[in-house]
Amino acid sequence: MTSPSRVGRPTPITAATVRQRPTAMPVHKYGRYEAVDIPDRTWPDNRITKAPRWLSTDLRDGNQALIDPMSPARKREMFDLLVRMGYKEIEIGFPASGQTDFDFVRSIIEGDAIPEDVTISVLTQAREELIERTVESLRGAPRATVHLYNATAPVFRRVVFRGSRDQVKAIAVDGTRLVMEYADKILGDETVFGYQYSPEIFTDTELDFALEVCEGVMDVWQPEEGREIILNLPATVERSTPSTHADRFEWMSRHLSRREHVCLSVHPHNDRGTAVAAAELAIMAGADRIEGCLFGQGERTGNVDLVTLGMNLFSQGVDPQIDFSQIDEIRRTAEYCNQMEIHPRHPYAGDLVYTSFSGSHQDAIKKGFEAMEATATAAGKTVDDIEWAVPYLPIDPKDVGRSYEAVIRVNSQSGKGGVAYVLKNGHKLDLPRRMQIEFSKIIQAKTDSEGGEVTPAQIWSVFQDEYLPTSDNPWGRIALRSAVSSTSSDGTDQLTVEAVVDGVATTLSGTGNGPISAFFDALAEIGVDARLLDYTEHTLSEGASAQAASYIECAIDGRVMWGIGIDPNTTRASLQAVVSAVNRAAR
Ligand SMILES: CC(=O)SCCNC(=O)CCNC(=O)[C@H](O)C(C)(C)COP(=O)(O)OP(=O)(O)OC[C@H]1O[C@@H](n2cnc3c(N)ncnc32)[C@H](O)[C@@H]1OP(=O)(O)O
Ligand SMILES: CC(C)C(=O)C(=O)O
Repeated sequence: MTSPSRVGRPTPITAATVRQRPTAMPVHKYGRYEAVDIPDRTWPDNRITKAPRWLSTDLRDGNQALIDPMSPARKREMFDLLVRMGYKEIEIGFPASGQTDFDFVRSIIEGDAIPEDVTISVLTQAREELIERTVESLRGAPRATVHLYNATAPVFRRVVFRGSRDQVKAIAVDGTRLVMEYADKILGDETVFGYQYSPEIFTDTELDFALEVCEGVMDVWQPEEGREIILNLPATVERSTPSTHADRFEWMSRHLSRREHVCLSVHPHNDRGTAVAAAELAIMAGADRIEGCLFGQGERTGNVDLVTLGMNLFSQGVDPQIDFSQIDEIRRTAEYCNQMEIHPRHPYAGDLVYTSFSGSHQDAIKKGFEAMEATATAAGKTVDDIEWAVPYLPIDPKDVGRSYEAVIRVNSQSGKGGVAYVLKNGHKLDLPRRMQIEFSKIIQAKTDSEGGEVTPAQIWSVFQDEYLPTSDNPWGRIALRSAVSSTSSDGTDQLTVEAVVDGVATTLSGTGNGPISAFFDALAEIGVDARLLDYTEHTLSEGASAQAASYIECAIDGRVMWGIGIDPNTTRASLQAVVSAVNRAAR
């Protein structure tokens, strides 16, 4: 006999039921990333209240990671885009890498393409011949920064430079001196000159050594009032959680001397997929500036994505000081320059990121839009003047140049809210709730049988076919021609209708306490047993020639049916709605 306590009571799932199992993957090959001893860290309490300085390195770190590096035309297109968007610091290449990059720098300078408030920057290794060539490329530039780097992490000291700490520090210090010497010799007073140093692989460099190298570089450059130095601490390879990365920034920011003359810059790569968080937390930890690329282009998994970072600020009410209002144009240009497509789910820019297919999301979005309208109307404002609060949409797609059309797309996962949204958005039809349910079942049957997406045009075509016979598709028992109604002194309505019934011109008349009930009375003449259950109407447009939409729910021969009528005259619209329902019942 079954124990009574188990009847109707399935065994509950517990932690033991879902225990994960060890794998055979070689986890022993990997060590833990070292934590930072900074128990009095302050960054978690900080908030980002203004935009950082931005540097786009699309033309350098982005470009160096492309299968097919940008041609001069593609480089120029990218440069112009970055300028239009509002970037004020743009790393335009590695001029000592070859003639293409060198010539591009020259073309930008000689072509007078650098706006007055934009500073270009160029990268070089700390090797004299490369430094000379790099500075040479900048001759005649109004404002330019030379960016020098050398790796400082233990593996690089041992494997790449095969030198001690002091020797690796000397590469940076001597390189800085050489940059200054060549800048004096080649550029003179003609160029407002800036300097940036990066201890490459900062993420794997001991903090005390990173500090020591940066201090050595500063001793040469001598930052002071009006003479800043940019110290850029790259996550050349992202290795830790964003929180540990932030700890390292707070540590460096606290320990650097001459901090007020240092622009502390963060340059995250996305190896662990957390570059955006790493950049944001580094700003909270004291960084002043972020280097990255549009849409996260760059080495391996990419540099940090400047678009996501900027839009994250925007969506929190902080002006990113970069114009993202035409995100699709930005995207198309980046795709052309990089010859790489942006993923449909890419934050803020992908094709699908403002789209919901699933029913509960669509229902909430539709209600959200309606609530926004209601709130704005109640406050005597427009929806653009009140705080954005639409479920599942972190920002208003309109703010980045998208329309509302793609916000809801219908497939087999969709519900009534989505279908109703499409009709409201495309045709201004605000279907009553029970009619939404009725029509959504018709669409659901189509998606279940055919699969795939049903486009707004297909939804409209199904809707017309179901509820609104057209001259192209004139189905149905009854076609209304004209109707005349009058009201007698006791309030009774008399209605006379000219119609084509089963292909024969027919006059029907009836009485009732309104034109609709008079029409039901008239329909009894041709054997239709109909009763009104619900009725709503609304206008479709403003002005004298406004159309009205009437929705009628009827019980017809024992079945519940909705009908719709659209006409400038509301009485005619409601009679059409009755015809729509009656025809559907007989179809
Ligand atoms: C993390 C980053 O993104 S850093 C930027 C990386 N970007 C690029 O490298 C793109 C452009 N680079 C290039 O086109 C080429 O590397 C060039 C033309 C600049 C130099 O090419 P090459 O002269 O062939 O040298 P290569 O790039 O192989 O560099 C290796 C040598 O430079 C040394 N080196 C590497 N980086 C640095 C540096 N930052 N400072 C000083 N020396 C360096 C290496 O130790 C090695 O020296 P060795 O030959 O004595 O062992
Ligand atoms: C040159 C530096 C800043 C770099 O690109 C990196 O470390 O990723």
